Amino acid sequence: MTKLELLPAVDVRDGQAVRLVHGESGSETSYGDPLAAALAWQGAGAEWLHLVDLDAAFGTGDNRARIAEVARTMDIKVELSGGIRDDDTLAAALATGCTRVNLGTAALETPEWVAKVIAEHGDRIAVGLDVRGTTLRGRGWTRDGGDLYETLARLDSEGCARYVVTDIAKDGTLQGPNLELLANVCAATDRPVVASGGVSSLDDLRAIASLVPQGVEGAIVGKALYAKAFTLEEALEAVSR
Ligand SMILES: O=C(O)c1ccccc1N[C@@H]1O[C@H](COP(=O)(O)O)[C@@H](O)[C@H]1O
Repeated sequence: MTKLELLPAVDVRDGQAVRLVHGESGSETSYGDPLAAALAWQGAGAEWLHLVDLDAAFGTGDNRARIAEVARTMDIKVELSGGIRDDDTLAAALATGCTRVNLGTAALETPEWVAKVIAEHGDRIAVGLDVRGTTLRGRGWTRDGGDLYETLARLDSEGCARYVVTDIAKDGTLQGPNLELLANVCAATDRPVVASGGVSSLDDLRAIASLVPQGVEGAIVGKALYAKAFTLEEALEAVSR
């Protein structure tokens, strides 16, 4: 059976690696230098890094130079997100050598542009479906952006290669993933899904891994790693079979 990919997260705000609760600005816990965090996950055996520019996502500036430095330094695959909303920000993100980018707000606000870049860049483009219930949220998760399943159908028809699905109510809470949401999204699309939000234990990772046959490809792990609920080595071992 295909194993679940794990993507340890490094979210950068004001130059620091941070974790938020429910994605709320102001709820940051700081974990220091983002490059040190990324190198630690790489050293522990990660095959992927999920790298987010939170200031760019919130519209409070950006960490573009720092993010580019991290992305360029990694030997592993990098999924890059936050504030990638137009040709310039997309070109800068892709120029870091990241494996793929994850578009959020743009998929809600500028669908024609997203359709164009999906056509141009194929599987280097993923779309982040950040949801409360079944309502999508953009601009740092502060604004409603339409219905999850209508948007998913549109993006599917445009050839979107993969989705990163975040339950905002779970994100940063260590309360367990929303398995029902993940199963429902997998039932609605034949594209791979990366799960995000709520992972708190190795059992949570095993539960997400049980959805691999339905289309879940990977899981983003943030707070649980920083809070040392388990090590990345233990997590990789837990999903290796
Ligand atoms: O990851 C977070 O905790 C987060 C919190 C609040 C807003 C965004 C967050 N992360 C990711 O940012 C991109 C969306 O950025 P944009 O809308 O394209 O500018 C997306 O991957 C979110 O999951």
